[in-house]
Amino acid sequence: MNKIAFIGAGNMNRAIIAGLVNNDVEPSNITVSNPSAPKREALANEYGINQTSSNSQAAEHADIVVLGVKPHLITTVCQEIAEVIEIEHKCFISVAAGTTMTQIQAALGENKSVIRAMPNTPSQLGLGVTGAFASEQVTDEQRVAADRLMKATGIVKWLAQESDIDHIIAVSGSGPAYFFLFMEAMASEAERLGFTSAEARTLVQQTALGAAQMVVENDIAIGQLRENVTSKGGTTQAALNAFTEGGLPELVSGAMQAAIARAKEMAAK
Ligand SMILES: NC(=O)C1=CN([C@@H]2O[C@H](COP(=O)(O)OP(=O)(O)OC[C@H]3O[C@@H](n4cnc5c(N)ncnc54)[C@H](OP(=O)(O)O)[C@@H]3O)[C@@H](O)[C@H]2O)C=CC1
Ligand SMILES: O=C(O)[C@@H]1CCC=N1
Repeated sequence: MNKIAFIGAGNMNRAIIAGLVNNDVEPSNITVSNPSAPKREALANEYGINQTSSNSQAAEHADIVVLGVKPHLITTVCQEIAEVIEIEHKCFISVAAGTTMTQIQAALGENKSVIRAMPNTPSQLGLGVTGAFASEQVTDEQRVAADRLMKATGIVKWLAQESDIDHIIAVSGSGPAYFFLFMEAMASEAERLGFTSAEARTLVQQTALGAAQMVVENDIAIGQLRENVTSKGGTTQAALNAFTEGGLPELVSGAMQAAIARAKEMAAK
């Protein structure tokens, strides 16, 4: 069984750890590091994993090191680990947006095995999407181990080129937030219509869940499912017309392009 170190006890690493433990990965094989205690201790207590304030200590006995700090800290953390311990045979998985393979490998030292992965927070439920791009130094064995790790949190899409990571960010990495924003807007309006906050949430979450499940279970175009709700000249048609006139499709496209542009901008810093 591989030993896995998680550097950073924040939202994304928490989601992956939850996905792994809930999918029967042995907690004693997982260590989380974070210099400050509160989130690290909460995570360790909740999932029964090991914890330390030292990144290099966490990485020392790990086969796979998941780098889950903010993008601007990734290279600092890599340098810190590479200076203190032997990393020759370890596989590093960076989940950071906007930190390139070149930047990560330069920080770790030459010819190190690095995978850039772009997961999303539904990983905590085993419903995640992870895009992954491997450096040429990643061995078949490391790739299989990383694939197994990521698959414990949902589906995995291996990418042929690094630039596709930015595209995965725009679709599934940031994607959950788009749906949350939409659900927030619907719930707010439901409250204005007189439903309590709890009622509004229940109505919206069940509608979103039902719609997503219908997409999963029906092998027909999403547009067809939309049309099946839309009676000619009816209420849905009126609502959809308002979305189209408000430019929703263009807005979604522009928002996803903005995510890609931001990832490139972060990488250029
Ligand atoms: N959130 C998401 O949906 C997704 C995030 N990502 C990527 O995941 C990474 C983390 O994002 P996210 O989890 O949201 O961020 P968070 O801020 O929630 O987590 C970052 C964690 O890193 C800790 N940290 C800070 N400095 C260090 C250090 N020197 N060594 C170890 N840990 C440290 C922070 O601790 P403290 O708060 O105590 O300072 C915090 O717990 C980012 O690079 C992001 O691009 C990728 C896909 C999706
Ligand atoms: O917002 C971000 O930059 C990160 C990457 C994808 C989701 N969260």
